Amino acid sequence: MINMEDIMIPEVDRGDSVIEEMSQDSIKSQIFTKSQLDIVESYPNANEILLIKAGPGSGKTLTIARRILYLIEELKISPDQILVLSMTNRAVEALTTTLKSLSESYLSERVNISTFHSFCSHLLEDYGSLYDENYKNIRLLDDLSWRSFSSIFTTKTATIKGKSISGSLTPTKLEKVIASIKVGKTTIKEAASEFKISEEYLSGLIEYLNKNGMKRYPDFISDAIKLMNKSLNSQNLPVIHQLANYKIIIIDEFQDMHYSLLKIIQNISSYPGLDNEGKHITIAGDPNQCIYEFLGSDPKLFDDIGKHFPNFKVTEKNIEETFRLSDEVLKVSTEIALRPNGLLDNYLSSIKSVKQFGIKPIYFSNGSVMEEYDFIANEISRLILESGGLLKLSDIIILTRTNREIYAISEYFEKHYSIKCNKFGDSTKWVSSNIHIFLDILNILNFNWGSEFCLMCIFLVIDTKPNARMRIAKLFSAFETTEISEPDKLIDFMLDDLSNNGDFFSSIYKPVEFKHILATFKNFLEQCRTEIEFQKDNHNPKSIMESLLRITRSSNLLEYLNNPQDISIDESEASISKKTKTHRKDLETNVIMFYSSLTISYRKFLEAESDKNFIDFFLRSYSEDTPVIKHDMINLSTVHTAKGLEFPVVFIPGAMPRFSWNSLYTSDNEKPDPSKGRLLYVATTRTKSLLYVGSSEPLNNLSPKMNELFSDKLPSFNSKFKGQGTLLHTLSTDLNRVYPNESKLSEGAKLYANFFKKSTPKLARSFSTTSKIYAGYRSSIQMQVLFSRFGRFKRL
Ligand SMILES: Nc1ncnc2c1ncn2[C@@H]1O[C@H](COP(=O)(O)OP(=O)(O)OP(=O)(O)O)[C@@H](O)[C@H]1O
Repeated sequence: MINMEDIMIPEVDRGDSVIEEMSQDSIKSQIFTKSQLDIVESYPNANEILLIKAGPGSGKTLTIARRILYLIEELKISPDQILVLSMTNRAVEALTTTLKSLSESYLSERVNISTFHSFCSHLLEDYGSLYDENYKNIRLLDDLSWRSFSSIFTTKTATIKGKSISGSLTPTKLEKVIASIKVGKTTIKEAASEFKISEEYLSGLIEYLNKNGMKRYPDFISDAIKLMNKSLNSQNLPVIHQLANYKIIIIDEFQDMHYSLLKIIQNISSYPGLDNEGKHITIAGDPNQCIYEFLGSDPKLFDDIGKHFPNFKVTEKNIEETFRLSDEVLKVSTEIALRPNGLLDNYLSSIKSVKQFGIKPIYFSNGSVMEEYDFIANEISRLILESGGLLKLSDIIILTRTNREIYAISEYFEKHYSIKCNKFGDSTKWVSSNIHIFLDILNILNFNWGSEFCLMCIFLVIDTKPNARMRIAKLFSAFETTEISEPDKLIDFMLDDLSNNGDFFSSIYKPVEFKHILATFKNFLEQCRTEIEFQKDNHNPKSIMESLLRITRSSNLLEYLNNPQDISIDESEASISKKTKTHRKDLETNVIMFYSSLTISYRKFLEAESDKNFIDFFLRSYSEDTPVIKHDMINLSTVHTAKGLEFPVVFIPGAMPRFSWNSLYTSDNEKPDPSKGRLLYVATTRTKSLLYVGSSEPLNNLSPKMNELFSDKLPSFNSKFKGQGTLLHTLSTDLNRVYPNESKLSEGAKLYANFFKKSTPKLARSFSTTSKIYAGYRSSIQMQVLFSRFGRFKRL
């Protein structure tokens, strides 16, 4: 029995938002430079694009936030007339936080600051049903749901509208086919004949997706464009007041824009205004930070902007300072990453660092990847100990080219050095793990449209006998004939059928052969019904974890979560044990991340004062996590994921031949490589103070220019000299932190001297004091115990 009184959630370390952490430095008191103010106060003329091209760390976010306030407070433009769009949740969060810190007025909170995707999905939710009745209930099908959807609907036995599938389609192919039909690239007839599937089947599938509002990410954009086009081209349809009302459109991170999103801006800017005056567009970005070419971004868009908005006059302005980069880091970024690749545009040639002192970037070379990892781990330990605690683990980031490198480094660091690693991008990894069934269950509890599909996914897990997919496909066809009109009737209908040996289940699951499975379906559904009642009065992360535990325990789902699914009959004991251990470690991480997503979402839910219920809010926003920093961990990220962030200390490894940057360091002899140049530029420009770049080639083999820009000597913390320009002084100024006292400095220096300098790397690795500093909490805990940590359940 669970004693409810006993339930108490321990505080889970959710970490700090990277953005909040960086915006703390009393934003309000910052003095804007002349070039920033020129942009802030530039009059928002109708039919004009203000194009802000500005370098890294120039304060684009701060300048845009200040401009929004200027428009509202000085020019008295109503906040509802301003729309701010950006590409990522992180940029939206950064802008919202900065705006909040700058303004005391509640007015700025009324400005719509959104990602393109969220803007489109809200537009469809608010106005879609005026144009198309299927737009009442829309929800995102993430990758795993799509795979389940495809696996159920592309079995040979799947029938839709009485037509079965005869061709073979993979999930990716099916998605492509449906997407091209939706955007009008091909017709249902053509696609059906190309892939040898019945036309009725294909149209039934599309109808099913539409009826249940099940959308893939690109659907939000293409459907919103269609909606706007319909509204723009028809006199008889209702006006989208929200679009008519906007006078000013501000776009941040424009370098990541791709053409379908450009269409959104074109449609909003040409949507007739209430006063029939044209609209103003402000665009900001750094063309050289365009690193998403593989997703369709194009650095040329900045220069071609006039072509895409022929009725607009384009005025370009630049910010002439960088606040983040020292002159030394700026030089490396422009001279090594950009100039040799023909990328040093005008907007960067006048940029200057506002910093008085900087530290020359460090070039380190190692013969092997392991040596490089040892070097970085030792240097991190040195920085923390010798700086007397001025630098913290979370000040450090290692930037890689791939996620695989992140895992290799974190495994090595945790195993050999007990250095805990905060891997960016990990926070939503649970979505593609077996924890995904939590989302299915929540959809069922929330009676979302299409929740019968989630039930099918759960039944597919419960039914462990061979040919389960075939039975589920049949169940779906049977469901189609039941004509249940509302999702909330579904559970009662199924329970009724199971209790009375009705046709619905027994025609597919022979009552004797599938007795156990049918009983488990029933237990599961009954528990869902109980939890629906429980959730009516208890919507919070803790109550949700409680419900999920009870539901998974009521069936074999708990077993499914606890055990690896890839064990074959002839597998050895040792291999099973190894797989189980890894599985449980991943499970622990995933459950913690899931709970963390729930709590972050709950905080946003309370802030948003939404009239929706929390489960609904969470199901719409769970994929929007932004990275957080944890104080006892260093950060690991790909260059792509770290875009827009800044860190005091940046390491860019380079010893691995496949991912080396050598061709840029020796670029005198190489062909230009703009894409790689831009990637290195984004990486180096995340640096607030100390930049380390790695390579397999020693510095003295390279050009005089490389030798002039880099140092291969490690910067020294010499506590005897405290003057300006020393490492400690520069760090404490850059980080706005108190200078460490003498005793801390000498204690740290002693620790490092005794245990690192004199010891072999092996000894250093087992150094117990360092282990304490980096102490990590390690245990391999089963699901049941994990749940109990979140809800203090008494074990059964
Ligand atoms: N006028 C100012 N005075 C002092 N600091 C400033 C000023 N403007 C910006 N900053 C600081 O400069 C840093 C970089 O700002 P921000 O992150 O907005 O740059 P960005 O242009 O968006 O950079 P990137 O394009 O590289 O992401 C921030 O720490 C910000 O607080």
